Amino acid sequence: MAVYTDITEGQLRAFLSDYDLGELLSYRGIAEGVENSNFIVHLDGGEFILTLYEKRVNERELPFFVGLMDHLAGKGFSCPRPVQRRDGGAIGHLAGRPAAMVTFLEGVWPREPLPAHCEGVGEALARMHCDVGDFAGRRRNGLSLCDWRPLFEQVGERADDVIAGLAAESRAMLDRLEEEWPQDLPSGVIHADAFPDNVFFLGDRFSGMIDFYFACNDLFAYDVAIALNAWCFDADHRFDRQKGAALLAGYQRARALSDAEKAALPALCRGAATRFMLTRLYDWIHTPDGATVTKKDPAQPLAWMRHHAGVSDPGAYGLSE
Ligand SMILES: Nc1ncnc2c1ncn2[C@@H]1O[C@H](COP(=O)(O)OP(=O)(O)O)[C@@H](O)[C@H]1O
Ligand SMILES: N[C@@H](CCOP(=O)(O)O)C(=O)O
Repeated sequence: MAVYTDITEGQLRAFLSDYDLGELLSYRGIAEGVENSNFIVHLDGGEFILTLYEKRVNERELPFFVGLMDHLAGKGFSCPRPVQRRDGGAIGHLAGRPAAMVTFLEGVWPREPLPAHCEGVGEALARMHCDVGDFAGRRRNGLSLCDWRPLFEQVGERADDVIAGLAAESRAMLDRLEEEWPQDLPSGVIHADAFPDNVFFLGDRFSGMIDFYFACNDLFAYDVAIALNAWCFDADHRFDRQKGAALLAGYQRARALSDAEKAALPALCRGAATRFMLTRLYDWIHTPDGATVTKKDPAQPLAWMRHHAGVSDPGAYGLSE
């Protein structure tokens, strides 16, 4: 579960006294998530999500994340909107952690995504990419190509204790990615973690996107590649072309991919799979046994990476002409 920092009712009441949200009715910790501590807080003024930002979120970057959600919500994009305190700020402190209240989004994330969900997330990502056009904030992607090798080297040969041969396989993939990584594609602020657990639906209708804490400036098509990985493989790690086609069609309904972006998809998919394999591998090795968080298996994105290693034709992802 992910409640790293617990709070007392007294601490919460003191924190809420800076807001105009009415009386506290109830609150409880949310087990899901891996990065931060989240609580659902029920007040006279409605339901809100309280997030206490844990160590991996840099406090100096919070204005970027909060500003981005506020900007997107202002454009009509369905995402949590940071709630302003009476003094106009949105970031406070609670139990020694930076903390913010955001609006509650209706919906649930799809445990077994269908093509209609893939289409929905594709279109939502494209809308986000259009809506950030006039967002002034910038954030470097701390998990981009140049960060992957140093991250891998913090694991090094111990990768072989997790999966036999993984150290050499990772190094070979990093060599390849450093050779082939595309330059000069359209870029802007991307979500960078649009996995199913961060996208809500009511039935098969998109109802909102959460967890913007990896958002950064990078290639728009890289965000698409992340989503192709996260949404379009089945439980046996086989790529489902129908889901890929739905995701890409949904995306292109709101923003057309250029020929250069389409051509780059195989390399971007390899890179996206490698990025998630590496962070999961790092966490697998560095998270102490008994920690209150579910470790995610690096074998899953490794299977994705191996699939993309053999792809050269972007049509394999379901692109239509
Ligand atoms: N704005 C929101 N509305 C409704 N539920 C939310 C909202 N934000 C977070 N949640 C709930 O909290 C869980 C964890 O949130 P998430 O942002 O993914 O955490 P983490 O950053 O720790 O990974 C989500 O799966 C969802 O159940
Ligand atoms: N999506 C990442 C992990 C990040 O977790 P989140 O709960 O913040 O979405 C992965 O699958 O490795």
